[in-house]
Order: sequence, then structure tokens, then C-alpha cells
Amino acid sequence: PKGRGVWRYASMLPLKNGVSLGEGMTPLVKSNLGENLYIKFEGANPTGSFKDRGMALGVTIAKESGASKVVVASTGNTAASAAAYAARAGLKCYVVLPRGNVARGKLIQAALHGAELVMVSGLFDKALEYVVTYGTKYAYPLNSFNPWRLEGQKTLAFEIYEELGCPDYVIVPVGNAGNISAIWKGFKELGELGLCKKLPKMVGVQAEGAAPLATAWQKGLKTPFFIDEPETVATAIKIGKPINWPKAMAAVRESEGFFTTVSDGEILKAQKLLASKDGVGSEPAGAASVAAALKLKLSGTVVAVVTGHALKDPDVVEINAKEVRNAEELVELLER
Ligand SMILES: Cc1ncc(COP(=O)(O)O)c(/C=C/C(=O)C(=O)O)c1O
Repeated sequence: PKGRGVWRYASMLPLKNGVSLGEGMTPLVKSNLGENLYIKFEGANPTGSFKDRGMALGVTIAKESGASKVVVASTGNTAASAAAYAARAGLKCYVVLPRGNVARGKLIQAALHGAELVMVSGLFDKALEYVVTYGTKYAYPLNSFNPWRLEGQKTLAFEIYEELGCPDYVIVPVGNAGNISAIWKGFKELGELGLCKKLPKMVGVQAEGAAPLATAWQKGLKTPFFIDEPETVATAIKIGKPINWPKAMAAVRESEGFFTTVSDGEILKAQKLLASKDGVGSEPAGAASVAAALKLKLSGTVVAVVTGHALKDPDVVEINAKEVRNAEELVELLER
């Protein structure tokens, strides 16, 4: 592999070159929170989430297919990433978002990069329905049922392999369930090349109030019950009908992994610990994988994928006004 961006792994991709903002090659830092815990910090991507990996290929194929417009439904990060990559490629971008359920940072990114913002009253699942029903006729759809996106997202596995080899576990927060499927695909390909002797077990994490896959898994069901009113502070994974659920169930089953859930309290606690002990700033959904790592205390080498940057969701971080001091208090503070 050589070069920057997802195209570094061109030999493993269906496309050999295309749109790039230098995505990928994100930090893999050893965590202070656990013995053999590593953090794959996807907040360091150009628009602050792992979505950039898939958008590099998705927007490239849209452009190459002659499309002038792309459309996505999103809880926010897909929209932010599609808007940036579409802008780079000179394509018009339409994003369909669940009104009142999109973290502010993602909203301003989509707007700033020039996307048309369309709000649905309902959640992500409603937004996706609109894109599938109306969007695909007029614009190239970039949601993660688009396999090109997952091809880009699988490069995360290649980067972990390059730096660490094959870990025992990879923990991934699961919403629409594309990312866990893509990462597993990447490791499977490394296995087929004889590079990974023992493939990692994939651990899918969902918020307790938005856990269709984890619930089905724990009940031993083959297909998930969809959830009409998913509830969690981690709005990025506030999804009740994961479109990629078959691929995600297969990834977890094939890898002999499992699904688990974490509470919003555990997510917010992990978000603070990750930031104050490891120096990694994550949005709530990204901290879900660390919350699971802390709870599960898995043996062997564990990689927690932190999927989005803290700046995406500033409103979720409380700053207690009483704790903010005035300048004249500085010396007294320092002397403590
Ligand atoms: C920070 C963050 N962490 C985890 C997920 C879950 O990944 P998938 O299981 O592949 O969906 C998302 C997903 C976001 C969207 O689905 C969207 O942006 O529309 C995310 O933004």
C-alpha cells in the first residue's frame, strides 16, 4: 500500500483512484483505560467521522456514472460527509434529515458545504424511506445500501492490520449497520490473503433504547424486530430499522462475535473518560464502543472504533456555569 486516503489500498478496492480529502490513516492510540485496549479515532477524518472513507468511493462512482446530483438520508454524519465530498467533486448534494434529531455540528457542516437540507418529521428511518421512494429517481443515492460506500469503509480494517496486526476483538457502534459489515469484510479479505491468521471477533454495540440488532441477537432471533421509537442521547445511532441488518448479523455470526448494549449513562461516562484520560474527543455514538469495552473487560487485544468527533455534538456536553471562574481567581486556582 502507498499514498494517502482510501486510495492507499487501491489494490483492494473496486476503483483505483478518485475523489479524496485525505481520509483515513486515522490515529490508533493505546488507551489508558484498559490493559490491551486501543482506540481507532475516526474523528480525525476530514469531516470528523468514518463516513469519509465510504464517501470517497461513493461520490467517485456517482461522478463517474455521470450523475450531477447525489442524495442521502442521514442522522447527520453521512450528510456532512456527502456534502463535503460532493462539493469537492462538483456535484449537487441533497440531504434528508430527521427534524430535531441532528447534532448541531453535523447540520452546520452539511449547510456550509452547500447541501440542500430537507427535514422530515420523524426519525432517520422516515428520512431513508423518502430517499428510497423519491430520491433515487432524480439523484444518485449514497446511503450505505450502496456497496461502494462499504468498500471504502472496509479500509479501516487494513489500517488496523498495518499498525497492530489482527486484534482479538473489534468493537463498533451500530446504527444502520453498514460499518460493522464493512470492517468485517476488510478483515475477511486479509484472511483470504493469508495475512490474518486469526480474524477478530466483531462486537456490535447499540444504545439500550435503540437496539434492534442486539435485542434480536440476545433472543437468538434470526431477524430483528424493528423499533418505531428508538431513544438515545447518541443521535447518530438513533435508528430503529437498520437497513444493513442482514450483513451485520452475518458479520457477527461469521466472526464468532456478539452484539451488546450500553446505556446512555454509560455512553456519556465513557465519553468523559475517553476525553479526560486518553485525550480523545468523541461524540456520544463513538464513545459507545469504549463504554462496551469498559463494561465487557474482554481478554486479548481489543480495538474500540470511535466513530465521530466530539465537535459534532457540542450541545451534549454540559459546562456547569458555576465552575467557570473569573480572571482574578486564576492565581488562587493555580495555588490550590
Ligand atoms: C458517529 C457514528 N457512529 C456510528 C454510526 C453507526 O454506523 P452504521 O452502523 O454504519 O450506521 C454512525 C452512523 C451514522 C449514520 O447512519 C448517518 O450519518 O446517517 C455515526 O455517525
